[in-house]
Amino acid sequence: MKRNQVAHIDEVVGLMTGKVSDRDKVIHDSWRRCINQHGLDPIASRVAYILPQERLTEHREAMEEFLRTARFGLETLYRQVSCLDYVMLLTDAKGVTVDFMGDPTFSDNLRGAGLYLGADWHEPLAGTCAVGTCIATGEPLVVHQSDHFDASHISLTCTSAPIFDSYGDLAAVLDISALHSPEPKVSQHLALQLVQSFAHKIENANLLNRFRSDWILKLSNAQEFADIDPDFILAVDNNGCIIGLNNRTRQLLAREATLVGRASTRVIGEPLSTFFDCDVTSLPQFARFRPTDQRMMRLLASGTALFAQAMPPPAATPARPSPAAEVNLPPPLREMFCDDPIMSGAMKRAAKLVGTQMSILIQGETGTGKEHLAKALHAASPRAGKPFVAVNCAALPESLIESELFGYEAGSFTGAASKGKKGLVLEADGGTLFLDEIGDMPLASQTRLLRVLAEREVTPIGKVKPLPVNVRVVAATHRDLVELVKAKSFREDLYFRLNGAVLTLPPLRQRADVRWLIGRLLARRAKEDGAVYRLTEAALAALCAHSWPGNVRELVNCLDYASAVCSEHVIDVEDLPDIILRAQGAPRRADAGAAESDIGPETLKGLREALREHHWNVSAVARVLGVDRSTVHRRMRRFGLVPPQKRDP
Ligand SMILES: Nc1ncnc2c1ncn2[C@@H]1O[C@H](COP(=O)(O)OP(=O)(O)OP(=O)(O)O)[C@@H](O)[C@H]1O
Repeated sequence: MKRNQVAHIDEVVGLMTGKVSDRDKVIHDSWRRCINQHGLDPIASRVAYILPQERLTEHREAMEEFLRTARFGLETLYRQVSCLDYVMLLTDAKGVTVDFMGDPTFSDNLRGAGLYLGADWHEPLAGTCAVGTCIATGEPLVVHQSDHFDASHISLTCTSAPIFDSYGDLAAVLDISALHSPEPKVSQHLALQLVQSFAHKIENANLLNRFRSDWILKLSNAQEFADIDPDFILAVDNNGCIIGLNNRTRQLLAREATLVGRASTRVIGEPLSTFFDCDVTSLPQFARFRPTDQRMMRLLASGTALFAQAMPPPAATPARPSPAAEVNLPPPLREMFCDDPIMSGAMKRAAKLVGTQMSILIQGETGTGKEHLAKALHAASPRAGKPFVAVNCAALPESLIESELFGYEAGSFTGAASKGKKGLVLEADGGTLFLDEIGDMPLASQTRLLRVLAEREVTPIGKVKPLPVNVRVVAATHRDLVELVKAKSFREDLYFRLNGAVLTLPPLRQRADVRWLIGRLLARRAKEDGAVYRLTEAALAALCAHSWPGNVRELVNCLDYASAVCSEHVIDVEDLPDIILRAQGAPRRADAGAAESDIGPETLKGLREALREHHWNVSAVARVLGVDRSTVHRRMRRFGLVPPQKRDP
């Protein structure tokens, strides 16, 4: 080990014993995190970790659209810095280098130093470094030479800035790095400005690309720059609600919200008029053909004046062919989405996996359609004619999960059924086993599951000889498995086995095909009810502006409710559930809910199911629901449920 590396380790260790050296606070904070939270040892230096090709491909595919949009900015930045021997890296939000430009003559040196495609720079693995610490703090920074935690990186200088997506979540990190640099850290000051400026440009390009069919509002502090280099950009829907924004705007509006003491700093989904002295109807006044001095709007809380340029959505253009139609996806996957780039990327990857034996992990917030996708994968696979067995690991009591999954021999434990049980793994033989909420599976069952996956055999409780089994496991979770692995409640080896093929479903608020999905779900509802429903423009706009925290499931419930309470099969704003109306500040129909305040989607669902099951026999339904016949009649009228024989032909 070189002398400067030994001195560096002394300094890091010294900090932990209270010796504070002359470094930026962000660096000291990160060093402490490395030791206290990530459990890194300053003495043990690690070589840079480069992901294997297949894993890298997955990380790249997940950002396909973003990479395409960013490419021009990345090339321009690299052209500007390559003569100074910098390389350019773009990592995803997990710190994996998904794009890289550097001088190929030095490939070996760069690769050895981790300045390479596929290098994983997240802080828990690589220690203090520009990318990892930028991800940890969300702030741009320079990590210069011995600022690095790991003694093997102290010859590098690295400068990173975060790039946020249009909803304020971290999307990527832009970095320029060099193997050699002058000693003073201040030598990297301009590098920091440059990287921040390009990160901002890429963020804006991504926002404009994503919301090319909506109102775009550009704002600048300076009149002269309003049309050239706006500081703030927002996407606004036809209802005047904010549906996308760049990071500077998010910070600005969060400050405004704080000024007026609003409990939430949430911006997405809020009407423009919450923050500005204008709304969607006044946006045409800010069109570019008007002189800039007449295009001023004010922030309501601070009174700050900003110069605006509003670009309307493009006039109706002929419908673009759906990307789903362009690519050759199996029908069950093609039907998952319409014209959404994130879903398109995920379904293309899914299509590559359907014919393989690989286990698949589906991630996504609750209600995003993980089980729906698992069924689609099964239907698209050669296993389609065989069983699809779904198990909710969170719903099964821990004491039962092993016996339910793996089965048992007769009399193998107290309470076991006399005939024994086959177990769900064997039930799924030849087909697909869907393990929902896999993060909740107890550790002992994880070990058995791992054997099933590795050895393709299962040993029911009480049996000695394992039985061969051929199942494809599709697991789903809305939890962060990496965190569970760290907390030792999820086996790392099982995680790696599942993590080979990950499909991530986006939250509904990030999908560009919400309108399409509304139409599709309403058509499904109509088919079941034997009716034709129509949505008014206002109701459609209210649905499109909602942020859908419960994702597709919430949308399904909302449409079930609306289709039941609407009159004449026309769904208007007032037929939407309260929660959506409250979010929009819309009035509620005076009589709705007056008769029975407890009526909600669950009541409706129960009523609808009971009617179907009892062939619309009101007396039987009243009996099973424990209410009198007049209540059933009143609720049927209220929900517009008409027996099939009384419906219009
Ligand atoms: N692409 C789609 N087309 C039609 N319906 C969908 C689609 N995606 C999801 N759904 C519907 O949305 C509801 C929720 O989907 P699903 O149960 O698959 O979500 P999930 O992510 O597995 O939820 P959880 O995390 O709570 O288990 C279901 O009624 C499902 O039929």
